[in-house]
Amino acid sequence: MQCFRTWRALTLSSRHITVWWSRAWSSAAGPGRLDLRGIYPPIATPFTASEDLDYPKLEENLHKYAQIPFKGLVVQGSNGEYPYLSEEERVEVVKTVRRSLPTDKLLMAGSGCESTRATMKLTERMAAAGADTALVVTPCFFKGRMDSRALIQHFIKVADCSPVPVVLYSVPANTGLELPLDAVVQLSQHPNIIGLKDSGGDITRIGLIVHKTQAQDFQVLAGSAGFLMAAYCVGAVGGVCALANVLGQELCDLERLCVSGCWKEARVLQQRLIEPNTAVTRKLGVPALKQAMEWFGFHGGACRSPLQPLTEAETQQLRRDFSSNGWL
Ligand SMILES: O=C(O)C(=O)C[C@H](O)C(=O)O
Repeated sequence: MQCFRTWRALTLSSRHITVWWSRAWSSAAGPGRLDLRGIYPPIATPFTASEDLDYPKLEENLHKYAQIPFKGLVVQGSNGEYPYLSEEERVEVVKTVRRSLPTDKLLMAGSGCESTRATMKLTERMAAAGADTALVVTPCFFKGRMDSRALIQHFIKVADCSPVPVVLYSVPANTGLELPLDAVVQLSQHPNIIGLKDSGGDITRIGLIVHKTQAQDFQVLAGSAGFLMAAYCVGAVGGVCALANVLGQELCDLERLCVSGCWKEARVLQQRLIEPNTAVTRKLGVPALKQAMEWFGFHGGACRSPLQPLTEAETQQLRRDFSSNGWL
């Protein structure tokens, strides 16, 4: 803990200090906590035909996202294809996003690696590159040994040394493991762990986490658009949703309806978002998200190999999932 405090005092740049403190206070987040409330797209990473990073296309997407009332952007969530980027690329993408992101928007950077040591190092680099907060996914390669004991010590070590607040990331569809409830509750007591992005979609679990972490002002984000309204109902404060890469304004509208208690309208909108969301996540994954981005005027393009483009039949299915809900 001492390490975290000293680190923060010594390493926060003046930009961090000004922006961090100006965003820090809020009734929901509690004093001194970065306020996470709102919607974030976990932005996709555009590649050229030869699978190099395509920075001009990334910047064009960022300019379009600047028109949408997002709370901020997640850089290198699952849909950023972070496991396929080198460490240098991961840091460079965060620097690029930071340069074009308005200072009142949060930059949440994925810094999770398989080892604790590598995660600590990358988290420090992400903070130096301009991240406001680090999103740390559960390590999973040795998932048989990733019990609460291992995961708690992993996240505590990372949070102790992170210059920026840490958000836990549980995404069982990709990692094959869920961050256990008891681990989340214990970790919520760490002063530098401010929230959780839960992509599992189990609403009873999300509600229970909110309930059991109330004393810590711990902020829970829905990790997918299909259960965003339900998550708001049980106390989540926002969402990190792949679908926001495509229907960003609509997800911000849903947030506004939920926050203002317009549940009937929220339900109508939520229902129309479920099928397209499933299509770009569990059903067809990142290649579908990138295809849908093309239809909606963003640069998606191809994924990095071994991810393959959609087949013709999958593309048609994806189109139906958007058009049958009135989006295309
Ligand atoms: O890409 C991410 O990171 C996400 O959180 C996306 C999420 O898995 C979703 O289902 O929207």
